[in-house]
Amino acid sequence: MSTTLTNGHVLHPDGSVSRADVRFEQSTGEIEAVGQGLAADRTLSAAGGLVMPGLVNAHTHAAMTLLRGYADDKPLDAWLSEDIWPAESALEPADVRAGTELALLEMIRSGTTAFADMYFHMDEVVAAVERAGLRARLAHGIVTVGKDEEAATADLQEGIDFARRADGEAKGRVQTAISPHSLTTVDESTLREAIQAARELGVPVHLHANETTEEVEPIVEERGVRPLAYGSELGLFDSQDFFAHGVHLDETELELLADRQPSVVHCPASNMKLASGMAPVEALLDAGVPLALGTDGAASNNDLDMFDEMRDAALLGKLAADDASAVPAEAVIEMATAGGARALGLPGGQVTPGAAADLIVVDFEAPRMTPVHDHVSHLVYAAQGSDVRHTIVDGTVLMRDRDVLPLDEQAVRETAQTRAERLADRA
Ligand SMILES: CSC[C@H]1O[C@@H](n2cnc3c(O)ncnc32)[C@H](O)[C@@H]1O
Ligand SMILES: [Zn+2]
Repeated sequence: MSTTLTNGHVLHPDGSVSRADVRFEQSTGEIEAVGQGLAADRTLSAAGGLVMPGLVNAHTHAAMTLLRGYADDKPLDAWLSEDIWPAESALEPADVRAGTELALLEMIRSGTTAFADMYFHMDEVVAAVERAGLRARLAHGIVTVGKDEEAATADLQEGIDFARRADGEAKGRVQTAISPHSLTTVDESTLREAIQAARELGVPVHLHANETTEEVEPIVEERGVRPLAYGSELGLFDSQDFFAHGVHLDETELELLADRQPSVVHCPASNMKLASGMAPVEALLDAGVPLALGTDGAASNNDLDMFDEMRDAALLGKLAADDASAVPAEAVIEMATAGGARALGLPGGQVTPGAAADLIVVDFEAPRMTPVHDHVSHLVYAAQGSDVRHTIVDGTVLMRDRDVLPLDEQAVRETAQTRAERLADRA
């Protein structure tokens, strides 16, 4: 079945905006045409709106929606060790299913069409993605710190087994990765084995790196090299790899990233909330390092709205560079769309014939969005997730006129509330 998004404006791959229709086909999952007066089996109105690529949340822990507001106002290490890790040790598979469905509901509502996740009980995440219809790059998060050798080996094996068994699930919308949590929470020999497994399976490595000074300094002290040099010696940071944060980077690391071309996933809200620091986004852009954008988990953000994240990225980027012209709106939209698709190695990110029909229609009719001098400016500086009218993934409409079709919104919210309360009681 073909569908035309009619009477709207379109954000083109070169960043320009013009009046045009967009026709896509459900059976192929592709955009067929962008132009005037396109006939199709059915129409969806984009009048008063902008058709743009779906947003890509390139780093999150979806099921952490259950821990939204559970522990705030602490720095990363204390937050993880005093609150989050104890709660996560009580997680059951059904919690991950409930938290992920809540996350996917929030994503569809706010225009996210693809995401990268590393967490636990990942088969539940696959099942939720299958049902909700998004695209995802998924991995079991490997941690060895605090574990004996047998438990560490088992965790690595689960990471590898999951990457093998889930790749291609949900009609190819799910692809996998290998995810050692970070360079300090996974020991060296496990890191080496994890990276080797990723290369053999042909999947990317997705990890956290250079998030806080507390994480960087021990590596420099113990090994005499910067964290990214250490990771690079182990075989990390190929161009298909991606890592979250990159807040604390020195000149040598900027050069390494420019040379090796992994994607850096900027998570500005999480970095501000945990007071981790300000990533040098303008310097990364100037160096030609591939950039994407992520929310991180809902417990450190505290929402999964990529419009919020775009605004935060632009504002924090200017503050970090002490330059109002730094990290302009066009660059941020690129990070949240094509840059995210590139980081995840998934289709999408462009409104052009032959590209994946992963599309959203953003309303420009709210008082907050009036008048319209510049659509691109509004997307970054004025829009919110609630402005999204339609969400389409792989040619299938997941939200029509703000009605989320694959999920029962009330049931998802009620289950998440119940599971979150029980989890907090057990923790
Ligand atoms: C091993 S699964 C992922 C693991 O990461 C934790 N996490 C959530 N947010 C952050 C962050 O900002 N830095 C590092 N680790 C984070 C999450 O709670 C899981 O335990
Ligand atoms: Zn994270």
